[in-house]
Amino acid sequence: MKNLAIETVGLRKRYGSNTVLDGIDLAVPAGTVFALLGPNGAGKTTLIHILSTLTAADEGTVQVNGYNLAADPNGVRSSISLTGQFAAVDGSLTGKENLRMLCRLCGLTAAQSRARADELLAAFDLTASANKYVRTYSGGMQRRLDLALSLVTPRPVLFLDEPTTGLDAVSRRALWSIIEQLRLQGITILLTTQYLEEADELADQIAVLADGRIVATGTAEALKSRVGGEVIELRDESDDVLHAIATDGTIVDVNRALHEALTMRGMPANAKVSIRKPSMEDVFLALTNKATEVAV
Ligand SMILES: Nc1ncnc2c1ncn2[C@@H]1O[C@H](COP(=O)(O)OP(=O)(O)OP(=O)(O)O)[C@@H](O)[C@H]1O
Repeated sequence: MKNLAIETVGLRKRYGSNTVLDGIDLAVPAGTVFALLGPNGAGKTTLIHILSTLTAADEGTVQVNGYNLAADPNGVRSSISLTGQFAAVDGSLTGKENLRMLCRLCGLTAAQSRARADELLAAFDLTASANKYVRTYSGGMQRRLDLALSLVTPRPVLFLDEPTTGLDAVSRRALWSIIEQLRLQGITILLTTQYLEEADELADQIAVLADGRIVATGTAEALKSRVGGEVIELRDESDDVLHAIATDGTIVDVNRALHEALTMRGMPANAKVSIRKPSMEDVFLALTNKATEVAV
């Protein structure tokens, strides 16, 4: 059996009458990226907070990096880094000052702190802005600095709570590439996201969280294959999707799906037909029963 960096069994959490987590079993192999995918309010942050000792679970067991959370929370704390949805950086300091200050707080000497800060600024492409006040940084730069701060003393397990929420496409890609580099260094990363594309791009394994339960776990490909082989789409002249239907891709089933689509009331005669693989969006909607048809 693979070495597990994170393992939970039967994790439950309630706030009053609201059951936020309802029996979560997770097994995250060391050195992999694991994505927890779920909509607003699914319980992602609550789960990350439990795993990082910030919130107590009502029931269940947690092991992180070999430490049992109930028996040895300090062992867990010494194994993890955490960054949240909002960058926890001091805007009245420069990027370099933020990093050096945290290095000193973590026990590095002044010389070591200077060296480590420079190293991290370079790794996160912030050297050119190192001496600028952080309040002048863009959202993406602040998030990169936040991640750099969480890596001042490298830990084997990194929790990223919606690391790219609110970032533009370019900053998101830049952060993805940093996360991939961290994975290559052997760090286990558990990230939460509402973006299907992000889970698809980064994660070795994805768990779909809906209403406090994991409704599916697997690779992006395995999850997509649960929806069916192909999706038939009908588009109008402006290329907007009018209708989409899942099919297993066989001639018989494609014929059925096309017949269904083409005989729909109001379908324009000049609608264009295309066939594509299911997206993570289709998977998500199918698994969370938010739609009876695939996403359009
Ligand atoms: N401290 C708290 N007290 C009461 N209810 C809470 C508390 N923290 C979270 N909740 C509730 O738990 C549920 C899950 O919240 P959580 O923040 O874990 O979801 P999430 O999946 O991270 O959502 P988002 O994507 O919006 O961050 C929500 O209904 C929320 O209102």
